Amino acid sequence: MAELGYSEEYQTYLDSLTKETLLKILENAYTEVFVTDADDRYVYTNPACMRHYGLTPEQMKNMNLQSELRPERWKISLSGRVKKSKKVIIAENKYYAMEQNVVTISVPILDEDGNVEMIVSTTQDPINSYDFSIKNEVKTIVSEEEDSGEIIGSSKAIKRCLSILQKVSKTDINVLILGESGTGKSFLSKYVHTNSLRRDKPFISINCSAIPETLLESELFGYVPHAFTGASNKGKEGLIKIANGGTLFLDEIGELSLPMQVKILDVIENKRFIPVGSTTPEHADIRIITATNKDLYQLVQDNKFREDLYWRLNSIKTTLPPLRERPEDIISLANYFLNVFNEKYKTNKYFSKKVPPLLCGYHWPGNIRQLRNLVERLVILSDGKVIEDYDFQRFTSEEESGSKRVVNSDYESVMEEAERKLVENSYLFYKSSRKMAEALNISQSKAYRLIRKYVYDEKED
Ligand SMILES: Nc1ncnc2c1ncn2[C@@H]1O[C@H](COP(=O)(O)OP(=O)(O)OP(=O)(O)O)[C@@H](O)[C@H]1O
Repeated sequence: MAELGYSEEYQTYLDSLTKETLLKILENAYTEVFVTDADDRYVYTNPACMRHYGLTPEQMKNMNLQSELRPERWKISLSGRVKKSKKVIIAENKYYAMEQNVVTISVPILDEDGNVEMIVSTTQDPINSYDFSIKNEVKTIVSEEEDSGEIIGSSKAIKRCLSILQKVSKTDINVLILGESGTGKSFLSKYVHTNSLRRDKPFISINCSAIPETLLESELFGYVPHAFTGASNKGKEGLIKIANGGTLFLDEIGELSLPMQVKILDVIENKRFIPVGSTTPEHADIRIITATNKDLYQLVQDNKFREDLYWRLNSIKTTLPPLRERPEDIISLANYFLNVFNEKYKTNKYFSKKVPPLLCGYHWPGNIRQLRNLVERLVILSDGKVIEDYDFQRFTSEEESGSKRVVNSDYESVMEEAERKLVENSYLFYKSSRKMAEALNISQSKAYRLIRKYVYDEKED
């Protein structure tokens, strides 16, 4: 039990509570309470577990949790993390059979020697299954995509972006984040939010291209009761209202239809919105961050994006460089993801020394997302402890087979280009002709010649 230093009087009161009363409380709690011991064996669950697993507490008690409610069936396996950190972990999670995410809070109970004795996990229902809004109180601390939220990168390019984002985060100015897919636009929009004065309020993210236009309007602005056929008779709160006081991140803003652009402009200029089916405007206190991988100005030229909205969104613009243009960050990101997945899959793999130059030389069309996914696959699928160069080559060529890369068909120039990339990246990584020669299995004099040809000659030009 938590040491709260109760008064004697209150402690006596607690002691007087009967087992029957305590069970009545637990058994009737709407939130799932699920307790396991340090060996992941069943201790207790209340009937709320039926909503989540379709199993009664009795069925759960008779199950082998490790084999039947297996950790890998969860998006994030929490018990190992709690036991290792001995800290409370909050995660947006999903059991494979659930339709939507749930929020689980796992609390370790420590014995007198500081060892984990039990883990008490409470699981809240999918957030949009509630009719009333408790959403502002839920803060996601762990989600699969986020990892620890640590920003990895020391290249000048990423530092420049971070410095801009840091400066604007304390203001309410609109920020537009540009960059290819997977460069970290959503990730950095969260960084702006968590560094802003709005950090204790909700951060709501919506991908404008993923939702049909009619649905997007009711998702963003909400609707009044019976606003349209099939609408709930209670109406629905929109994301703008839910984000009140916080930040709304509109991803793929270039995909917004022209009528929706007018409505978003109204939110920005007049700080108001009108729920679907209503005529009464409501106040919107939100900061808007937008992102796109499209050329927004070109869309303006093509009359597909409103110029007035473009200029409003564009107050501060920053472009995240593609990963291939910041090879300095590739190795630190790869090592970071290697740690993340070693921890997740309880492995202890590492890259052979031939892998880093290959990582740097690859063109990463899917940017950081592709690197993350590739490292995860390498950790799961490579044989043995060491991730070898051929593992990397196999997985990247598997990914590319079928992709439409334009290939220069002139043999000499293709080979020269490949050699140039290999040398540039190896030298950037090893910073010495001796180490580079060793890694590429060539003589040091050959390495030196190649460095002169591709690195120094180019710099001297
Ligand atoms: N600097 C970083 N450090 C660590 N992880 C990062 C960094 N930037 C991005 N990531 C991770 O890379 C992945 C892709 O990032 P994100 O989803 O933000 O890209 P995006 O540019 O928004 O992509 P899209 O345009 O396709 O939506 C995520 O898993 C994110 O956590």
